Amino acid sequence: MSSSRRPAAVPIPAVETADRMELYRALETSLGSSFSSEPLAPAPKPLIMVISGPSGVGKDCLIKRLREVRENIHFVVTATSRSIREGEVDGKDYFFVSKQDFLTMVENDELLEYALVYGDYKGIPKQQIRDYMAKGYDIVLRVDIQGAATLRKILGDSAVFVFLVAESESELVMRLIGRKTETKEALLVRVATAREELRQIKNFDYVIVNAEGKLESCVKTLESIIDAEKAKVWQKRPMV
Ligand SMILES: Nc1ncnc2c1ncn2[C@@H]1O[C@H](COP(=O)(O)OP(=O)(O)OP(=O)(O)O)[C@@H](O)[C@H]1O
Repeated sequence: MSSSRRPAAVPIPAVETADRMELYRALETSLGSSFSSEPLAPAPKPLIMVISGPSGVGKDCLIKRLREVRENIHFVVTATSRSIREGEVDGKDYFFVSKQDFLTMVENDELLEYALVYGDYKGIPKQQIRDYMAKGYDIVLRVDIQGAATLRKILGDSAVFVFLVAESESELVMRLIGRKTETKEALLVRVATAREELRQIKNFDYVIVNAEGKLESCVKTLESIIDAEKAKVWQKRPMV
């Protein structure tokens, strides 16, 4: 700073001997204004994370674990017309609704996106996202590849798109078989579809490998992505 712009010349005590506060005040006086305690970094904005990947890759497991280890995450509960599986809880895993009720939600424009997946409707309720973003929560959406493509069109690069993969095709098939939730016909469709879906990886921002027995490392990578995205200087605000 040139001496002409410097306010009143005040003596600044010697660094070696001065009291900390005395030095602080002298610097303030020399600069002509008090030091602010306001945060220097802009407040991070709520994030929308879209988690996708082939059926059986571990999306549900990853999101469940993320919610256990991280606060201020809201997992958007998807509405679906499929029937409830053993162990699932209505309103927690999905909102299980009739086909008729689902179509009424579509008519009322209550869904951010929806699709017919393996014969059942699945859709994302908008109001839930708005409510939780207003409270400062980061939003996690779990969609299939088709849903992710639609969301990319709607949200552009204002959301973060993460593709979850198994370490190999063979591992993915073993995992799906191990889950014992699919009929053999459904298994065949899901495995064939997974091959096609892998080609869509290029439309995503990040890819995470969920290797056998390595869910924890997968969660850590996802957390690092969230931290990095929230530390961006220019973070886009998604409009829902
Ligand atoms: N890292 C892992 N190692 C071993 N098994 C895993 C791992 N991650 C998930 N699994 C198992 O793989 C199976 C599929 O996981 P999950 O149901 O989370 O997949 P998904 O991607 O949500 O599937 P869908 O899209 O069909 O609902 C489950 O039985 C789960 O316990």
